[in-house]
Amino acid sequence: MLKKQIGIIGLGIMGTNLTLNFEKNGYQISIFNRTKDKINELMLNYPKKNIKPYYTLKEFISSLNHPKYILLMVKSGKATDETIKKLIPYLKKKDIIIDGGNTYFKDTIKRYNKLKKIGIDFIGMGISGGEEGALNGASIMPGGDKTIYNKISHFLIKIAAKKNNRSCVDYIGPNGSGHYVKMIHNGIEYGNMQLISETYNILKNILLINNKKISKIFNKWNKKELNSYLIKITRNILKFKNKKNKYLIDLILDKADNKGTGKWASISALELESPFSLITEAVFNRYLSNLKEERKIASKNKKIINKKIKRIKEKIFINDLEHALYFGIIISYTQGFLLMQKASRKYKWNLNYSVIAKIFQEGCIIKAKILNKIRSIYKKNNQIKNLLLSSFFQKKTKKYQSSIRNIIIESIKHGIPTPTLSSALSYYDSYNSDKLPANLIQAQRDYFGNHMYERTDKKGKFHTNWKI
Ligand SMILES: NC(=O)C1=CN([C@@H]2O[C@H](COP(=O)(O)OP(=O)(O)OC[C@H]3O[C@@H](n4cnc5c(N)ncnc54)[C@H](OP(=O)(O)O)[C@@H]3O)[C@@H](O)[C@H]2O)C=CC1
Ligand SMILES: O=C(CO)[C@H](O)[C@H](O)COP(=O)(O)O
Repeated sequence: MLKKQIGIIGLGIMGTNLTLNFEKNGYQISIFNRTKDKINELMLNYPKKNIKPYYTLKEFISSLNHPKYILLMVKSGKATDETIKKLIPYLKKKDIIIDGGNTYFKDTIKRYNKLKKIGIDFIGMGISGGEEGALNGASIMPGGDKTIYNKISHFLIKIAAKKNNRSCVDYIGPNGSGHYVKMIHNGIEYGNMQLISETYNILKNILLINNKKISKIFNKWNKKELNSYLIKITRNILKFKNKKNKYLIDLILDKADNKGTGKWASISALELESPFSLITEAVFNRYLSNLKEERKIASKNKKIINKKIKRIKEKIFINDLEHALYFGIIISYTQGFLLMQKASRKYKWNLNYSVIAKIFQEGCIIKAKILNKIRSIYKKNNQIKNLLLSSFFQKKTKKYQSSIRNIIIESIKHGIPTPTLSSALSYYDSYNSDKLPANLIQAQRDYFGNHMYERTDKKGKFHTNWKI
C-alpha cells in the first residue's frame, strides 16, 4: 500500500527534525531545500528509505500525489513569499500548503486570500517546541478552513506532543488565528524568560549566590508550582560547565537577540488596546540588552551596592523570590490570554482558550504546571474577563503580593533592574484599583484640547473652560 506522503521544504533546525518525526510515524517524506548542502547533510546523517531527497522544486512536486500536502519550514517573511511564488506554477486546485514558520499573522491572512483565488488551500500553522519538540512531539497551532484542517489532522496528531494521551494540536480557528496564537505563545515566552532572568540576577547580585547553588534553587522550584520547561532548562544551563571546568553562563555575553514575534505581539496589543505591559517590557529589555557598549560606558556612573542580605534572612528572601516569580508568571500568561481574547473578538475567530491551554501543556517552550489551572478556568468559562478574576489566581496573587513587593523594594535598594517583576506588580495594583488617577488625565486632556470628560456624579460628556 502506498504510504501517506508529505513534502517538506526548508531543512533548517525545525524542518530537519520534523522530517525525522514524520518518518518515525510512518510517513513517506519528500524533502527540498533552497541550497543543496542541507539536503545532503540530512541524507548523510539519516539515510532512511522513507525520506526522498529532491534537488529541484519540479522533481520535488512531481514526487507527491495529488492532492499534495506541502509543509513550509523556511524563514518567515520574504523567504516564505518567494517559496510560495515558486511553488504555484506546479500546483493544482485542492493542493494544500501549510506554513509552519513563525509568520506574522497578517501575512498569513494575505497569503491565504491570494491562494484561495487560485484554488490552493492554505493553513497557517504555529509550531512550538524548538528542535526537541520538532523531533519528539511539538505543540501545534493550525489556523485556516476547518475542512482543510480535517484533511491534515491525521498527521498533525501523530507528530504532536502528547499530554495524558491527548495530542497537543487542535483546530485553532479561521485564517490567521493559528499564527496569532503562536505569536502570543512567543510573547508569553519572552515575558517568562525575562522574569526568570531577573530572578537569576537577584540571586546572583543581591544574595551573591554561585551558579551551582542558583541551579539547585531552580531545581527545587521546578518540583513545585513553578514547574515548567523554562525553569528546567534554566537549572540545566546554570550548572553547565565547559571543558575547562568553567560555567558557560559566565562566558556568555549579556545581549539577547530576537526574531520579531515578541515585537509583533506588542504591536497587536497596541492596535487592539489591550494591556500587555509585562511582555512589552520583556521585548524592550532585549533591545536594552543590545546597547552593550553604551551600557558599559554608562555603568561607570552607577554606584554598586554589594551588601549581601544577612544570612538569616536568606531563606525568607528566596521564598519571597519564588513567590514573586510565580506572581510574575501569572501576569505574563494573564496578559497573553487577554490579548488572544481581544483578538478573537476583533477578528471573529471564536477561540477556545482551554483548548489553547491544552496545546501549550506539552511540547512547547511555555509548557508549565500553571497551564493546568488556566485550562480548567477557561473550561468553566471561556469568556472570563481576566484570569485574575478567577478565585484561584485571585487568592494566589493576594497571598504572594507582599513577597513581590519585598523583592522589588530590595532590588531597587541594590540597583538591580526588575522591569518585568515591577511591571507585573504595577499591572496587578492598577487592575485591582477601584480608583486610578485617570480623572486627572481626563481633566488635563480637556484643559489643553477640549477633549471633554466624564463625571462620577452625572452621565454625559462635559467641557470646562479651565483658564478663567
Ligand atoms: N528554531 C526554532 O526554535 C523555531 C523556529 N520556528 C520557525 O520555523 C521556521 C524555520 O526555522 P529554523 O528551522 O529554526 O530556521 P533555520 O534558520 O535553521 O533554517 C531556515 C530555513 O529557511 C530557508 N530559507 C531562508 N531563506 C530562504 C529563501 N529566501 N528562500 C527559500 N528558503 C529560504 C533556509 O534555506 P537555506 O538552507 O537554503 O538557507 C533554511 O532551510 C522559521 O519561520 C522559524 O521562525 C518555529 C518554532 C521554533
Ligand atoms: O518560536 C520559537 C520558540 O517558540 C523560536 O525559537 C523563536 O526564534 C524564538 O523567538 P526569538 O528568536 O525572538 O527569541
